[in-house]
Amino acid sequence: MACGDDGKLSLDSIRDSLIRQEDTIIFNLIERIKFPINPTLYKQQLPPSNISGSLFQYLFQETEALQSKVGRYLSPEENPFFPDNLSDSIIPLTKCTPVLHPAAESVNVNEKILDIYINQMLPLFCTEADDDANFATTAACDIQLLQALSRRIHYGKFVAEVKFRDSTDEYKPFILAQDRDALMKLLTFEAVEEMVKKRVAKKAKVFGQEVTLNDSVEEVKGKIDPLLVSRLYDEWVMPLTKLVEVEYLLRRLD
Ligand SMILES: O=C(O)C(=O)C[C@]1(C(=O)O)C=C[C@@H](O)C=C1
Repeated sequence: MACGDDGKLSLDSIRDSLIRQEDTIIFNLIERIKFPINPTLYKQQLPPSNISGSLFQYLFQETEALQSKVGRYLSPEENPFFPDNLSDSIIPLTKCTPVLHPAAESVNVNEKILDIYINQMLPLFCTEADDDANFATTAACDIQLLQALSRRIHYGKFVAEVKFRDSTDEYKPFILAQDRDALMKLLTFEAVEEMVKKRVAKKAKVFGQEVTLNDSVEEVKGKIDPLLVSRLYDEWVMPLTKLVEVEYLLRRLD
C-alpha cells in the first residue's frame, strides 16, 4: 500500500498484492534451499565468541537496526522481528493519512513466524541437514525470505481493514463481543484458499523448472517441490494471515 492509496483500498487490489508477493516468497525459497540447513547458524554461540544469541540472530538484528535507520519500519507494511533493537530513522516520516487503525502497530506475529521457520520449515524444505559453512550467504537468504513471509502475513491487517469497511455491520457485533471464532469464520473464504494453494504450486513448478535450449530433453526434477509450497501456504502462511486479521479486528474499535 503506497502512501495516499487509501481511496484505492479494495479487496481485489489487496488480493492482487498478495498474488504478487507469492512470486517473491517462492523465488526467495528457491534461493534459500540451494544451501543445506547450516544448523550452526541457529545455535547459541559459545565463548570465545562475544555475540549473545545465535549468529543468525546477530546478523538479523544488525540488518534490521541498519534498515530502520533508513525508514524501513516507518512503513505500515513492515513489522520488525526485533523491535527492541531498532534505531530512529534518519529519514522523516512521510505525512499521509494512515490506512490502518492505530492498534495495527500492536499486532506482530513475527516470533511465531521465526519459530516455525527454524523448527519446521527449514527441515521440510532443505534436503541436507549439515553445515557447508556458507553462514553469511545463508543468513542473507533467510532474512530476505523471512521479511517476505512477514510482509505477506501482516498484510492481513490491510485485508481485515477492507473487510471491516465493506461489512462493518457484520463485523461490529463480533468485535464488541470479542468473539474470535465468529470473526475467523466470517473472514474465511475457503474457495479463495483452494485457489491460492493451487496457484502457488503451479508457480513453484514454473519458477523452479530447469531452462535449457534443448527441447528434446526429458522433464527433470524442479528446484522446489510444488506440493511443499502448497503445504507451506496451507499450514502456515494462510493460518497466520488469518490470525493477524483476527488480532487486528479484535482491536479495530479500541
Ligand atoms: O483473500 C482473503 O479474503 C484473505 O483473507 C486472505 C486469505 C489468504 O491468506 O490468502 C486468508 C483468508 C481467506 O480465507 C482467504 C485468503
